[in-house]
Order: sequence, then structure tokens, then C-alpha cells
Amino acid sequence: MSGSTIGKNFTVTTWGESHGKALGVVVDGCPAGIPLCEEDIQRDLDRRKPGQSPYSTPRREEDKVTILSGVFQGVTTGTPISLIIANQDQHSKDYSQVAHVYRPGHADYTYHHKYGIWDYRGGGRASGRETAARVAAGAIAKKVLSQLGVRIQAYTLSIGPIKVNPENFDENEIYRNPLAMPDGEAAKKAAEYIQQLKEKGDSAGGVVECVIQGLPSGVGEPVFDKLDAALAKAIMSIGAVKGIEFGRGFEAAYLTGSQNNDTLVYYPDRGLTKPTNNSGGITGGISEGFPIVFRAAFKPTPSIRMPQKTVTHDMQNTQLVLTGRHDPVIVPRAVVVVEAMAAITIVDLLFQRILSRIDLIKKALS
Ligand SMILES: Cc1cc2nc3c(=O)[nH]c(=O)nc-3n(C[C@H](O)[C@H](O)[C@H](O)COP(=O)(O)O)c2cc1C
Ligand SMILES: C=C(O[C@@H]1CC(C(=O)O)=C[C@@H](OP(=O)(O)O)[C@H]1O)C(=O)O
Repeated sequence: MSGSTIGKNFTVTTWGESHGKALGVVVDGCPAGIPLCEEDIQRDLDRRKPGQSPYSTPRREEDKVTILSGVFQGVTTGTPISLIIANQDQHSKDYSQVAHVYRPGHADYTYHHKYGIWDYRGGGRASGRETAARVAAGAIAKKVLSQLGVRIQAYTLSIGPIKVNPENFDENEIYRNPLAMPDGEAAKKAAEYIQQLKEKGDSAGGVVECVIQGLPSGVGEPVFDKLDAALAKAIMSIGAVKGIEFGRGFEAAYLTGSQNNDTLVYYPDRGLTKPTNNSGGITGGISEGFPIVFRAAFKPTPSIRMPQKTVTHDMQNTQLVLTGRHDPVIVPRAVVVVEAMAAITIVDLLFQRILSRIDLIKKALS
């Protein structure tokens, strides 16, 4: 097993390398009867695809998706859905300079030592390009969730030291500026910051925030498949993610219980309410029925143009000045990847939720 599958009830298996002929995904466990066409998937793929702004890798890929199976007359059939996306603009020759040298910060050294063989053309399975397949699967998971009134929205919260000002928050901005920042002012400053780093051959990191709305309480299993644990696994499996926090996150460790607890208030007209959401919408690993909020920290892109010390495959010290096409910042293109991994996880655990109570099983069979 190559660890390329996630999920138990809604399984997603990605395949393909950055410099192979194509990449793709098999989604198994999608219920029958959901309207699905290539455009539904393409919309999200277009948000991730490379070459669309000066703040992205200039590699030009159309990332056009083809549905190979599992859909008939525009509706899912309940059988495995197989999707393929061609690679068109590999430039594999760019990588001849690192055929015998390990790139600092990328997976070259660890992959080579794990497998004893290293396809040096691009990052292979470790390439950010693998996330195209995740986004395609995520679009299917989102279609399932849209039928249930669950909505997932991620955006860039910060790039380097530049943060979104909550007072300027404008959801439309996420789709208006190429940095997917819900604050036009912050996006302008972040663009300048990235431009300065690009000129030096350096790169930036940042934080993606994700909000899940409309998810009822009761989703998530009590022990190993806690909703926060499952989301953490899914999000941490995205290349370059170095941390995740829910709600108040790491800050909670510095508070007292009275400061951190979310108090509960019931109003006959509004039902149960929580004036704060320090928990991020999950307690005991189970969704509360309030918005789920988490943040993922992305490291700066490892492939940079500045001279770096490294070693050759035969352990000679050397200096590397990388050429090739890379994202000066990963975060804006990863926003939709975060949404996809969250959607896949939520659907998987939602299906498990139905199996946790006899009344829900009876309802499903009636
Ligand atoms: C959407 C996306 C785009 C990425 N683009 C690049 C890139 O252009 N160049 C690069 O060196 N790494 C890029 N990465 C990061 C590498 O994939 C990642 O750093 C590598 O797999 C090593 O894994 P680690 O950083 O999690 O340890 C990208 C990641 C994602 C998710
Ligand atoms: C092509 C994409 O991004 C790539 C992610 C990536 C990496 O190392 O992660 C390295 C670059 O790949 P290559 O050097 O093979 O062009 C980026 O262009 C993509 O995301 O679609």
C-alpha cells in the first residue's frame, strides 16, 4: 500500500506524478443520484491551476478534467468515479541540474532514502501538483455537501507578516484578488511583499483559514476518528502544511478555563447559542452544530533561487542555485486544496454518523 487513499466510507485515491503523462483520482462511496458534470469540478480546478498570476508558478497547465466513470446522464451512479487530468507543460529538462543533488526543504532526500530510487523530474508525488487530484475529488464531496446545506469556505488569512484586518473582511475579495485574501488592502500589501521576495529569489509562507457552516452536531467519532483529528490528518497531508489549529488554537493554552470555555445560552426563538467559538465548533471530537473554524500554516516554498548549501547523492558538499518554475508563495493556490480536504473528511464522517444510531439507519432504509 502506498498510502494514497484517505477515508473509510467515502474513499479518495490519488495517483500520478508532476512530470508523468497525467494525474487523477478515484472516488469510491459517492451516493448515486447526485448531479455531476465536468464543469462542477473544473470550477475548483481553475482556482488552483498554475500560471494564472505573477504570484504563482509560471508553469502553464489547463488542468482540464475528464470524467472516466461513475456518471451517467449527468448523475452519479454509485460506482467508483474516476477522473483524469493531463500534464502538458512539464519542462522536465529544468530538473537535470538536480539529478544528483538534493534540494533543501523539498522531499528529494527523504524519498530517495525511502525508496532507493528517485525520479528527479519535479517532486513526483511530493509535488504540489498532486493536489489537483485532491481538488477534483473535493469538488465531488462539495456536491454531496451542497445537497445537505453544508458550505465550506477557505481564504488566505496571512502572507508573511501581512494579515487580513477583520474590519475589512469582504468575502467577494477572495475571488477578486489573486492572493485569495478577503481584504483588498491587505492583498495589495502582500503582493508588494511577495514581489520584493521574488526579486531576491526568495519565497513566502502564510496561513489559510477555513470555515465550515451548516454542519449539524454529531459528526465525528469519539476516539481515533475524532472530527478534529481527521481534519488535522487530511490538512497536514497537504505538502508544505506545518501546523493546524482549531478555534482559539494555540492561544487557548495561555488562557484560564473561565476565559476559554464557550458558554451556552438557550433562547426559545433562536435555540442554542454560543457567544464565543473558542472550541472552533468541535468538542470531544464531535461537531457541535456551530461553525467549524480552523487555520493551516504553510511554510515558504522550498524551491528558491538564492544560493543554498546542500549535498550531492554521494554526499559531496555543494552549492545549489535553482532554476525552474516555482510558486513564490503556496498559500493562495492551496486555499481550494484546504477546502477540498475538509470536504472529503466531512463527507466521510457524515456517512459514518448515519451508522452511529439505529433511528438514523431506520430512517435511511424507510
Ligand atoms: C499547491 C501547492 C503548490 C506548491 N508549489 C511548490 C513549488 O512551486 N515549488 C516547491 O518547491 N514546492 C511547492 N510546494 C510544496 C512542496 O510540495 C512541499 O514542500 C514538498 O512536498 C515537501 O513537503 P513538506 O514541505 O510538507 O515537508 C507546493 C505545495 C502545494 C500544496
Ligand atoms: C505544476 C504545479 O506546481 C508545481 C509544484 C511544484 C512542487 O514542487 O510542489 C513545483 C513546480 O513544478 P514543476 O517544477 O514540475 O513545474 C510547480 O510548478 C501545479 O501545482 O500544478
